[in-house]
Formats: sequence, structure tokens, C-alpha cells
Amino acid sequence: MSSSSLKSTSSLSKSESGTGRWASSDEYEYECYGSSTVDEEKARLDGGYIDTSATRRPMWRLLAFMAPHKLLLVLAAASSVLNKILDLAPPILVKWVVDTLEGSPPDWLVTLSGEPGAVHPGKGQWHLPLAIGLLTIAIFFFESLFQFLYELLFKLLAQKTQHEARMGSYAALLQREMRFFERHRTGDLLSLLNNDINQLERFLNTGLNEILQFGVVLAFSGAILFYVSWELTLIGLTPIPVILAGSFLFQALIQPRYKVLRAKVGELAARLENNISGIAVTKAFTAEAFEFDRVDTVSSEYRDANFRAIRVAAAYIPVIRMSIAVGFAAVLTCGTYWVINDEKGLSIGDLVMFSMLIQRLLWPITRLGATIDEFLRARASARRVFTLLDQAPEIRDPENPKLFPAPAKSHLRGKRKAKRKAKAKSSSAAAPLLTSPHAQGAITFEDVWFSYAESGSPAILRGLTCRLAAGETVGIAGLTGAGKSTLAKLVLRMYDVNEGVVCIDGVDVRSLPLDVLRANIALVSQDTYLFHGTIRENIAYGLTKRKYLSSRVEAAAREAELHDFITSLPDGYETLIGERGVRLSGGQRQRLSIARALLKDAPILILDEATSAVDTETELSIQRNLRKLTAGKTALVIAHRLSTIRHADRILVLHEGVVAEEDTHDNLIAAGGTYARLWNIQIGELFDSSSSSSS
Ligand SMILES: Nc1ncnc2c1ncn2[C@@H]1O[C@H](COP(=O)(O)OP(=O)(O)OP(=O)(O)O)[C@@H](O)[C@H]1O
Repeated sequence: MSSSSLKSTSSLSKSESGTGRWASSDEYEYECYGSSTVDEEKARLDGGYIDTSATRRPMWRLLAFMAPHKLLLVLAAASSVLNKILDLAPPILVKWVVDTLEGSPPDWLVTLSGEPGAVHPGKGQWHLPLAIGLLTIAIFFFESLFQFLYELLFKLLAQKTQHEARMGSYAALLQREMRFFERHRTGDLLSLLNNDINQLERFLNTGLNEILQFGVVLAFSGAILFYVSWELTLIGLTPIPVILAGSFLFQALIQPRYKVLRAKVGELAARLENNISGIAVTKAFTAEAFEFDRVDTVSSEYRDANFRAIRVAAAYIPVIRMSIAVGFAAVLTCGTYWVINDEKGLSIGDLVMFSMLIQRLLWPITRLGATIDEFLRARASARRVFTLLDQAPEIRDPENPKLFPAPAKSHLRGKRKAKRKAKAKSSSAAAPLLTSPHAQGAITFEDVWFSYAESGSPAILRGLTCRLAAGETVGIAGLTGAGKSTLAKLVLRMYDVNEGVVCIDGVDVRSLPLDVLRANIALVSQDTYLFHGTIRENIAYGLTKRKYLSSRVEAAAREAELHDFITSLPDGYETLIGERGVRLSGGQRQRLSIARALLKDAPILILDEATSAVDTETELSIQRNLRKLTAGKTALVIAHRLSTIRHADRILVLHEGVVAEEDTHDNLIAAGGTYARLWNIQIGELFDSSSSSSS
């Protein structure tokens, strides 16, 4: 997906800037836990979950989110309303039949027949049965038609919305900076993309329609009932305050339980995802029982959280049913009494219609609990989705992006050259035109301070300054944890510096569009990550078939010393490598990721421990090829094994957050500093290991 399409998808949300606070701040979320204290529970759930406390009115937001499908929503709602109105017609039809049989037909039937006697029941009279029959068929036909329409349209709307919400959330995730992923659990994010979005879909499939139809029933049958007998209506509606009070109580009790439930779903998903990914470690440490217990604990907590919610939900419906039954019984009792005693102007037809309509009004109220239940679940899910959509990425494209300086074109001749020169001169005497999306590759770190934590922890880089000329190959050495990989991450703008500046070709990386910046850098990182798919797809990662040539994929594999291995496989380049490349060895995975970087052919190549897992022979071969691999590129080669970088143009030694030494391998050895000490240790290790193997 291109960055522009990402922008357009995520812009569906009304993006505001994020709050930057994480889970555990929501007291409400944890207050219903009985077995542990709020503080214990908060500590357990601390970190890794989306904090939704700043997101307001999520269901209105959902409605606004569906604005592009306004017409669909209106048509679905109109069909639903018409269906429900027609559904109220049969009791009225029955009343007309009874009234006619009683000798007082409705006015319209009299008008239709021309004279009252024509509709008086008598042997051989077909007017009434035929009119009622035809009307019934017509009503049921349209009722069914509208049912078909609203079901189809609401489901269509649900499908469109869930797809857009999922893609919008995923686009928002793709744009988030590395820190976001470090602070959030993968399982929780997966749960948002799956469970929460599915919850919204479920609500739009059925819940929204139920709420709408309930409103229609309440308005229409309520009006008819009041018209017929306000006394009987009041008797019939007596359970409603009880039902409403029950619903509010239900809402107050169930809402915090659902919040915990959602957090538990995320926690369980995170635990399972983590465990399945780390299955090899679990087996190697025979920690199956340990992991089983850990999952058992989280799954039990999920079950218990569900029980707490179910207990409340299950009690709600029987309580409501009983209060409805009392109201219904009171209607039948009083109504029958009034008809027998000819009071309140109530006919038999009225009473029959009344008892049918009051049922149509009251029974849907028993569903109110389930509908509110679905609504609240959807609201909790919508809140999480909109929280994600609202938070602006910390690392994003600049508002006034710049590009790289255009390379000087010495081949421009004659008039064209003179014209360009004059134009450049008039615009600015010194500043080059920043018009090129392609970098030359000069990298500068100017007095860079950087710390991973937002505050409190010591800085990893403390005023680091260094310059890499375009086309230069620079080795980076230093003790473990010195900040070597951090340099690479800052060039790629995975993080922003706290102070100072990182420039490429003199342009601050924060001024460049992210896709332009990253398109100019090829990275082979310490942790090779391969995707499920074929070897070819992994080498050409991110490129569509139209964009790469098979011959270039194979050339890249050759340069990475992988081609012979690939062709020895029965399926060659089409071999499936399994999830994360599990069917390849560590060294093969590393070589594949080198090939992937070489195919990208970017002006800047970063090799971060790129050969740490390959055998010595392959490493020697890659080293011999290093000049070829890095020809015409700026290469930043990070290595523990100093032999990997000894032929670099220059070597920088990081120590205590700054460049402590900087020179060629030979000069650094001669200087006898940190580098020389590290080199001697490695040579010594080499010597020790070779002498012990020979003895
Ligand atoms: N995402 C992160 N969040 C917090 N601290 C981090 C993060 N990544 C690295 N660090 C810390 O920053 C320091 C520098 O890490 P970095 O990976 O740059 O070191 P390095 O020199 O590449 O180490 P090595 O040679 O072991 O790969 C380390 O102390 C590490 O613990």
C-alpha cells in the first residue's frame, strides 16, 4: 500500500492529536474485580493495552465514520421502519374483522361497499373475507419486501464499515512509530483488528436495526393504544419504568465488566501469540508445563471475567419478563372487566387489538437487555478503534517536506545549461535546489543526543558527531550496547533524536517525507525477519511482480552467496520458507535478507551484524565482495566481528555515547586504543580456538 493510500484510508477518522498515555489509567475498567484489589489489577494489566479514557462519544463517531454510506444507511433505516409499521397492521386487521362481526364495521369498509348492509356478515357475503384476505396478502408482501431490503442493506453497511474500520485501523497502525509497538502488546493490537472490528460488524448487522425498530414500535403502537384507551394503555405500560430502571442498572453493572473482558481477550491473545512465536524456546527449556500454567491463568481470568458479565446479563431477562407478564395480566383483567360491563367505551375488537399490540410493544422490551448488551460491547470496541485512529503518529511526514539536493549535471550543454544556471542563481546564490528524491548518500550526525525512554534514563548517544561521505564504506565498532544499531535506527528515522540533527546530503531527515527517506536506505538488520511465502517473494519483498525482474532477484541472490543453495532446492526460488523463514538456517535467512537489501539498490546500505550468523567461509566471501556490494553506495557496516569491517574506508568506534576513535583499521591498531584492544581480544580468541582445535 502506498503511503498516499494509507493517508486517505486513515483520514476517514477525524484525526486529532493523541494523548500519549497508555493503559492502566482507567480506574473504572478494573473496579468490578472482586478477588484482587484495584491496584493489584492495575499493576497486572499495566502497560501494553490501549488506553481509551480520552475517547468520547464513540457511537456518534461510528455514525460519522459511516457518513460515506449515508444513502445506504438511510435506505436501510427507512426499510426497517416501514417493515415495523406494517408488522403492526395484523392486530388492526383482526380488530376490523371482530368489529364487523359485531355489527360495527370500520368506516372505510362501509365506504368501499357503498352501504352498511353490504358488509354486514350474512350467508353468502364475500366482501369482508375478500377485502381482509387481499389486504393481509398485500401487507405481508410489503412487510416481507422491506424485511428483505433492510436485512440486505444493514448487512451490506456492516460489511463495508467493518472493512473500512479494519483497513483504517491497520493503516493507522502501519503509520505508528516503533515506540508504539514497543509499548503495546501484539495480541492486544491483533484483538483490536479482529475482535473489536467484528463486534462493530455484529452490532451493525442486527443491533442497530433492533434499536430502530424498538423506537418505531414504541411510537406507533403507543399512539394507537393511547387512542383506543389511555387507561388501559397506562395499565399496560406500568412495567416500563421497572424495565427502564432495570436497564440502567444493568448498564451500570455490565459496562465495567465488559471493559475488563475486552482487556482479558487482548491479554489472552497476546499470551498465545507470544507463546506460539516462542515455541522453540519453550521446547528447548522444557517449559511446556510452565507456559501451560501461564496460559491457564490468563484463560481462567478471561473465563471469570466472562462469568461476571454473564451472571448480570442472565439475571436481567427473567426479571424483565416477569414485570412484563404482570402488566399484560393487568391489561387482560381490566379490559375483560370493562368490556363485560360495557365501560370505558371498549369493544371486543378494541380489546383483541389491544392485547395483540401491547404484546408487540412489551415483548421486544425483553430483547432490550440483549440489544443494550450488544450496544455496550460495540461501544467499548468503537472506543478502542477510535482511540487508535485518533492518535497521530509521533514520527510522521513533515508539514513542509524537502527533498535532496539535485545532483549537478555536467552533461547539460549550451542554452539549457545556461538557462538552468541563471534560474538557480536568481533563486538563491548558495542554497541548492532540493528537488531530487534520490540521495547521493552523505550522512551527518551533528551533536546528537538520544535516549529511548522519554525521561529519566541516561542517554545512549551524548553529543555524537560524525560524517560519512557519499560512497564511503564506514565500519562501526564498539562494545555491546554502545549504540551502534541505534545509529542505523536514527538514520532511518525509526526514532527522532532528542537533540542535534541527522542529515542526509545536508537535509535533516525530519524534513524529508518518510517514504522518500526510507526508499534511499537498504537495511539488513540484526534480527532478520522473513515473511511466509517463497524465497523469490522474500527477496523481492514489497515489490509487485511487475516491478522486479527475475534476473535481478537472481543476481542479488548470487551476490549474497545464496543462489547455489536456492537452485539446489527442488522448488528453487519458489520454495516456501515457512513463517518467519523457519525452514531456513540462521545463516541462510541472513543471506536472504542481504539479497533483499541488494535488490533494493538504494544509495545507502546499512549492514547491522549482517554476517554474524553466516559461516566463516561465507563471511569471507561476502567480505571479499564487500567492495562490490557497496560500490557506489554509502555503507554503514556494524559488526562485532571486527574482521568484517577491517577493509572499510574508515572505522568509527563508539564509546559512552560519542565517537571515541575514528580512522582506518591499520591506523587504529597502531594507535593502540579501544579498537586495538578489541581487535587483540578477537585475535586472541581466534588464536586460542585454533590452538585448542589443533591440540
Ligand atoms: N527499543 C529500545 N528501547 C529501550 N532501550 C533500547 C531499545 N533498543 C536498544 N535499547 C538500549 O539502547 C542501548 C543501545 O542499543 P543498541 O542496539 O544500539 O546497541 P548496539 O551497540 O547495537 O549493541 P549490540 O552490539 O549488542 O547489538 C542498549 O543499552 C539497549 O539496551
